[in-house]
Amino acid sequence: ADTFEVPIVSTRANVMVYDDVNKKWIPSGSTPGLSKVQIYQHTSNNTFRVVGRKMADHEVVINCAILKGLKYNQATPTFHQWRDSRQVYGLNFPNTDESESFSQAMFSALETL
Ligand SMILES: CC[C@@H]1C=C[C@H]2CCN(C(=O)[C@@H]3CC[C@H]4C=C[C@]5(CCCN5C(=O)[C@H](Cc5ccccc5Cl)NC(C)=O)C(=O)N43)[C@@H]2C(=O)N1CC(=O)O
Repeated sequence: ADTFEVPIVSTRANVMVYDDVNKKWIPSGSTPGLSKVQIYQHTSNNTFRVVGRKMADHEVVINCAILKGLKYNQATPTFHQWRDSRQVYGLNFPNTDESESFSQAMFSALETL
């Protein structure tokens, strides 16, 4: 993140992507595991993105723009998902505290876009 990006939420989740060929969720990045997932707000142009880094080795496992009109689907209380032009992302949260704080920040970002 550059100096103009501020995190508006920081939670933990297992970051998944949907493998359309095999019709199954796979961990994003090289190994499964918990990541620190943040939403960064770029203060100069009011854009937002989701950035996730593995707790263990800081591998970036998600880095995607939050675009106006994004449909954030809370499929279960602890599994939330959304699509971009390339893939479908899933966040598997360890508990509802984390999932609720993330989705609150996501919805407020979407409101300001
Ligand atoms: C990590 C394991 C995971 C945990 C939790 C459950 C929750 C349900 N679930 C799913 O994968 C559900 C079941 C049906 C399947 C069919 C298709 C999928 C997969 C691809 C996206 N999708 C959409 O339904 C999207 C959603 C969407 C709506 C609106 C806006 C955005 C989006 Cl992304 N609908 C469109 C129209 O895109 C899908 O989520 N699916 C998860 C699941 O079973 N498991 C267990 C496992 O996999 O073993």
